[in-house]
Amino acid sequence: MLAPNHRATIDATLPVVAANATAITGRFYERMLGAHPELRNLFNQGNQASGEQKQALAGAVYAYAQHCDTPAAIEPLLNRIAHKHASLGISADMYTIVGRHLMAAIGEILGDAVTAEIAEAWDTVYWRFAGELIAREAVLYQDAGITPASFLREYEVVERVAEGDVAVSLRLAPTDDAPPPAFKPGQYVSVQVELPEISLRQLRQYSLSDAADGKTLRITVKREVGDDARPNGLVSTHLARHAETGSRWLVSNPFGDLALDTGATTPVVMVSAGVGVTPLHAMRRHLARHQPQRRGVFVHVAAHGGRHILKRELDAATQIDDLIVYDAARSEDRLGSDHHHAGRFALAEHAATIVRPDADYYLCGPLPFMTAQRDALLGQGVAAKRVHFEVFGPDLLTATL
Ligand SMILES: NC(=O)C1=CN([C@@H]2O[C@H](COP(=O)(O)OP(=O)(O)OC[C@H]3O[C@@H](n4cnc5c(N)ncnc54)[C@H](OP(=O)(O)O)[C@@H]3O)[C@@H](O)[C@H]2O)C=CC1
Repeated sequence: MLAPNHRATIDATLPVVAANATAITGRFYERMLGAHPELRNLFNQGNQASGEQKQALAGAVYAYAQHCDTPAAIEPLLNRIAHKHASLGISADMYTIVGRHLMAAIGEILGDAVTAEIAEAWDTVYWRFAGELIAREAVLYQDAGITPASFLREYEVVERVAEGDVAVSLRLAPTDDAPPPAFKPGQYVSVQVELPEISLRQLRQYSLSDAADGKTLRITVKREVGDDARPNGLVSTHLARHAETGSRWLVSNPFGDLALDTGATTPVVMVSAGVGVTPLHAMRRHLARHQPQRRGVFVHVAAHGGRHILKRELDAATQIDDLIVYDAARSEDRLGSDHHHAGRFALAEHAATIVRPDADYYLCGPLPFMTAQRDALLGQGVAAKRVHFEVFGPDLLTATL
């Protein structure tokens, strides 16, 4: 619990900090990356350009300040960030750098309004936030048998398969003789690429798109095409161009807290759109291989067959019912075999197929898609604790709390 005087100061200043949050975190990034240019490698340059990174940090610190005395509310946010940090090799000493520049940025933006008492209360909140993450990240590193200094391992692309017009699947084998780490279906790895065009190294998370086979890990990468708000995906474009069979890449241990409960026997309902299919496909493959009697539903929405990622692996030898939806089907897409429904997907129209007693629901896709499906499931009487989803990319406050 925060001390009563700190709680009172935080509650009194939350509105002004919220009103200035993106200015504060914008200044924070300028200061910190100016003083430590090497840290630019750690931040997604696309998210920096679009401003989402600022929003993410502001959202996380604000949410923590508001809810830190209610562990059940804040736990999912802390776990999600800790897993992502472990996949990036974040070390405890980085929190000192972040804390120093964040407090200085608050002082610069809010000026004389920041009394010694206010500075002390926010410093306390920051260090509690940092301490919670440092502790969780230490456990994740220890469980994985790695340290932040050794979080990447070299893998070779042993198979490359095009997924329709938009994505490529890369099967990766460690170049040392040891097997790859175990993982849970739904987890992701970070892949590091060198980008000489911006003189940076970048790490990006990709969900593992196949169940564990003890020899390889597989990722599926969609080429992210930019628009006015954000540039082309630097890393996905780079991988699409250069990740040929035989090429070698540095890859993190698998992390991520959105994972199938492989010990349960209850039905599993997987609902994805676009490249959001990847973690749910790994779940489906796990069920087919290791729990073939477990029942479930696999719903996937794609624009049409050319955009249907991992389509070739929809085998029928499971207790999983498929519902494939193309919302802009082409003339060559066959209704009944390639897809089962044409037109915009609305979960309520398929409730009889999708909603099952005792099921756990896993959602993955664009944020508006997940929000719509979550609302629809709650509208069908499904309990919120049964609906699992994560926001990939900067954690947006509205999506996590
Ligand atoms: N582990 C994880 O958490 C992962 C998350 N992702 C996330 O998944 C997302 C996938 O994006 P992308 O492949 O570009 O998806 P798209 O934007 O291409 O969407 C896929 C399909 O879903 C449809 N759709 C989108 N929103 C809705 C909605 N509200 N209701 C019904 N249909 C909808 C789209 O139709 P229309 O275009 O008409 O809207 C489109 O046909 C990304 O945001 C990515 O970050 C991806 C991989 C892993």
